[in-house]
Amino acid sequence: MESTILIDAAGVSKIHNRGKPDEVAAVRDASLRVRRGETLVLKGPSGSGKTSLLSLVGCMARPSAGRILVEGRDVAKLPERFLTEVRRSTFGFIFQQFNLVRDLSVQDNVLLPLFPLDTRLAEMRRRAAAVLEKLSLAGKSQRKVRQLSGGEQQRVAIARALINNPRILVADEPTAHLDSRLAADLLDILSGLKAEGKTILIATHDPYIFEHPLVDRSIEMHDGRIAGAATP
Ligand SMILES: Nc1ncnc2c1ncn2[C@@H]1O[C@H](COP(=O)(O)OP(=O)(O)OP(=O)(O)O)[C@@H](O)[C@H]1O
Repeated sequence: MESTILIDAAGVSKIHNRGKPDEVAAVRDASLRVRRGETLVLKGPSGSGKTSLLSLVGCMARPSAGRILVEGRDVAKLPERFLTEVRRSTFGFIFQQFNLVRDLSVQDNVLLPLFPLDTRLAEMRRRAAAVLEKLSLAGKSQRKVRQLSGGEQQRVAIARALINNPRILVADEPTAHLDSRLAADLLDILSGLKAEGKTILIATHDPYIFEHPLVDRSIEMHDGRIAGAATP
């Protein structure tokens, strides 16, 4: 049977600048399990380690200590090439500033995470067309991102996160730069993706997200540590 635990992190720490005067323990002895299909929120004050923990479980960074299983595979010590492969095939990332390339077209922005995958251009364009259709951007694929409204840019950022058909979506402060209408739109889109079976991890300060019915579980971080139990 397929395991219901997608991510199983145990005793994870991330120390920056170890042994130097500016040493920082961004994450301390954190243990966390994420179930397939759930939406989990990491909350806590600025600097409490939310982004750092998301980066570790999202295979964007490596822990200084501890074990991180992603779909049963220990990623903490994987060589860079394999870590990149797990990241690309498993995760989609939505960043607070969208991180789009403003002078590239919508289609090219959405395709960026596929490079340098060994995928044919025609297949890549077919996939881009499908995600743009899904996010009501089909008519905008050749527009430059800088010509789009904030809401459209947000949807391009989500389309880009979906291009690899990831099983897990990671969103870091996704409503930080959105007005309340766009924040509501974003959560509607995330709710639709959850209904399709995506697992969603969100780091946020935004009480609007904490209280949204999309969220199954919240975990609080303080000073790099997870407060309370973080296992389902
Ligand atoms: N690359 C780095 N080098 C040194 N220190 C870092 C690095 N990345 C993060 N830190 C430090 O680790 C701590 C946790 O930062 P992190 O960004 O994970 O917190 P956060 O809870 O996401 O904060 P925010 O809500 O402000 O985004 C902070 O003290 C931060 O300054």
